[in-house]
Amino acid sequence: MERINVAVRARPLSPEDVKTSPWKISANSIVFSNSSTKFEFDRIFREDCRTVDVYESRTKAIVSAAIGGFNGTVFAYGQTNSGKTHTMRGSSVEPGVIPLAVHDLFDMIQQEIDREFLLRMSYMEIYNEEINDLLAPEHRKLQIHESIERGIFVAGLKEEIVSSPQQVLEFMEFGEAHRHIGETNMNLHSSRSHTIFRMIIESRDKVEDEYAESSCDAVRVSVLNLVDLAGSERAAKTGAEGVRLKEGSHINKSLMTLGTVIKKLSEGAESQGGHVPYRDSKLTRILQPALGGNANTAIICNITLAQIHADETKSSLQFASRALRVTNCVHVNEILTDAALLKRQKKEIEELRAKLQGSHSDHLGEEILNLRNTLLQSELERERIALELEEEKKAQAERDKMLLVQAKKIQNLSSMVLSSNRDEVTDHRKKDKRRDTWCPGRLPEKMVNKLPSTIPGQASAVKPVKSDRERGPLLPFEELVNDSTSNVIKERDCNSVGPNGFGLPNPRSLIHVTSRKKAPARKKSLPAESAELTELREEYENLLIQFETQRTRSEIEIDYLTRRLVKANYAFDTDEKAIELSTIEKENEPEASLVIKQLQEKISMLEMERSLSLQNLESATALETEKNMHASNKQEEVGLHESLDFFFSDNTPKLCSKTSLLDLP
Ligand SMILES: Nc1ncnc2c1ncn2[C@@H]1O[C@H](COP(=O)(O)OP(=O)(O)OP(=O)(O)O)[C@@H](O)[C@H]1O
Repeated sequence: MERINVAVRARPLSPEDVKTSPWKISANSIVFSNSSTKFEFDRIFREDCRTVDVYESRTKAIVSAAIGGFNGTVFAYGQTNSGKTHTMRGSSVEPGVIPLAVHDLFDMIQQEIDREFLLRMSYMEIYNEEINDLLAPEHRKLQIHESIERGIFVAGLKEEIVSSPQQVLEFMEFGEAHRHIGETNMNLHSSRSHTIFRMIIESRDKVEDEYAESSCDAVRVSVLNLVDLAGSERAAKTGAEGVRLKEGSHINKSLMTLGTVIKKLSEGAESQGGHVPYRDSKLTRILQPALGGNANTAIICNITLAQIHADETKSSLQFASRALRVTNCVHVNEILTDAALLKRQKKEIEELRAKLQGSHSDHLGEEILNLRNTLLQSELERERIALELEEEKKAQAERDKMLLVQAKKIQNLSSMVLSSNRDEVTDHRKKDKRRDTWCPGRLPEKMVNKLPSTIPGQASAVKPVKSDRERGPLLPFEELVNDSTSNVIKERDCNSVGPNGFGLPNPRSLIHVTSRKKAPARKKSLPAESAELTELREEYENLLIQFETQRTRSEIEIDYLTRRLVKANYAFDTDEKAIELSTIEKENEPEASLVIKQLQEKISMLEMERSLSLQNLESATALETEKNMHASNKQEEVGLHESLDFFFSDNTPKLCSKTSLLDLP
C-alpha cells in the first residue's frame, strides 16, 4: 500500500500580499493565523522554491517507477492563478514538472541497457466535461471505456510514439496550441480545461535472439499521467460570464467530484465497500487508477498565501489534507502476449522438468545404490553358503571315509567269523577224530571193516554237506583273538557205552570237553580292554559253551543212532551172517525200527534247531557288530585307539547276542 504523496507549493506574492498574508509556514506545516487550523503535508514549498525542487521531491521517483512498470500520476491542484500551469508545464525560463519528467524519463531509459522501451504519448483535455484529443484536434468528445486488457482508457485517443524529449515537447506544444485557454480577471491565460499529459511506457528485456528459449517476452506497460487541472474559481472574482461562467461551472463541478472521491477514499469507503463516485466526472473517471488504485500518486497543491484568497487556499489545503489519507495498491503492470505467455509457460515447464529430472535422478541414484548394496549382500551370502557347502562336503568325505573304515572292519570281522566256521568245517577231521574218541563201544571188527563208507539215505545224517553258513559254532573268543584255531578239542571222552555196545558220551566228559574250550581269561593279553568288551567276551564264551555242548550232544546221539542203523542194515545185507543177523534182527527189529523212527524225528528237530540257531547267530553277529562299532566309537572317545587297533589287528570277532544263544535248547 502506498499513500498519496501531497506537497504544497505556494506561489510568489506581491510585496503587499506578503504583508497581509494570514498564513505561517513552518517546515511542512502551515497554519492560518486567525485560527488554530494547522495543515501538515509531505512537503511545503515556499514562494521562492524552484520547480525542479518540487519535481525532485516526489515526481522524479514516480517517473522512475513508471519505467519499472508502475503507474504514476502527478497532478496539480489549486485555485485559479495559483501557479498550477507554471508548476506542471513551466516556461522556457523554468521548465515545469512535465518537461522535467520527460527529460528524466529518457535519461533513465538510456540507463536501462538490458531492456528495450517503446514510448508513446497522448495529450488530452477535459473541457466542459468533454474529452478532446490535443494531439488530434479533430478527435473530440472522446468516450471513456474500460476493459480487462487496457483498464480505463479513452477510446480514439491518439498516441504518438516518441523517441526523444524534444519530440515529446514538440507534440506537447502542438497540443497546447489546441488547449482551451481563456482570459479571466484573475489570469490572462487561465486554463479552462483539465489537461492530461500521458506517457505510455512499454518495455521488455533485450534479447539477441528473440526465439531463444531462455528469453521472455513479458512486456511491462505503465502509464504516467501528468495532470494540470483547471483552477477552482469563483465567478465573482473571475468575472466569468457566458462561456467562461459555463466553463467555470464545469470546472468546479469536476473539482468538487474529485474532492468527494478523495474524501470518500480518505474515509476508507472503498475498502469498506462503500461507493466512490468516480463516474460522476470525466476527470475522476480518467484518474480513477491513480486514486486508490494501481498507481503512485502525488498531488502538488498550489496555493497562494494572499489574504484575499485565504478561503480558497483553506479549501485547497483541506482537499490536500484529505488526500494524505488515501492509499493506493501499486504493482507492476506486465502484459503477456499469447506468444509471450506460451514462451513463459514453456520456460516454466522446462524448469519444472529439470527439477523433476534432478529429483528423479537423485531417486534413481539412491535406488541404484540400494540395489548395489543388496547385490553385494547376496554375493557375500552366496560365498558364505559355498564355504559352508565345501566344509560340509569335506565333513561328508570324512564321514564316508570313516564309514568305509568301519565297513572294512566289519567285513574283516565277518570274514573272521566265517573263516572260523570254515575252519571248523575244514577241520572236520578233528571232529571225526573227536567222534571217534567217544564212539560207542566196540563194533564187531568184521562188521566195522565192512561198513560202507556211505549209507544211502542216512549218510547225510552222519556227515551232512553243509554250507558255510550252516557250519558249526564260532571259535572260542581267545582263539579268534589270537587267530589261533589250534586249540580245538583234541581229546574226547567216550566212556559211556550203550546197551548194545554203542556208548553215549558221558555228560561229565562233555562238560570236560566244553570246559576245555573255555580258555583262561586273557585280560592281560588284551591291552586295555574296556569293561564292556570284557563283559561281551564273557557272554560270548558262555554262549559258545552252551552251543558247543548242545551240538556235541546232538552229534553224539546222531552218531550213536547211525551206528545202530548201520549195524541193522549190515545184518540184512550180509549173506554170510544172515543167520546171525536175522537172529539179531529178530531180537532187535521192533526196537530198532522204533529207535530209528525216533532218531529220524530227533534228527529233523535238531536240524531245525540248528537252522534256528544259525539264524539267531546271524542276528547276534549283526547286533554284536553294531555293538562293536559303538564300543569302537566309545573307545575312540576315551582315547583307546591302541587297544582297539590291537583288537582288530588280532581279528577279534564280534560277540554274539546273549539272547539268541540263550534261546538255544
Ligand atoms: N512559482 C511561480 N513563480 C513565478 N511565477 C509564477 C509562479 N506561479 C505562478 N506564476 C505566474 O502566475 C501566473 C499564473 O500562473 P498559472 O497560470 O500557472 O496559474 P494557474 O493555476 O494555472 O491558473 P489557471 O487555473 O487559471 O490556469 C503565471 O503568469 C505564472 O507565470
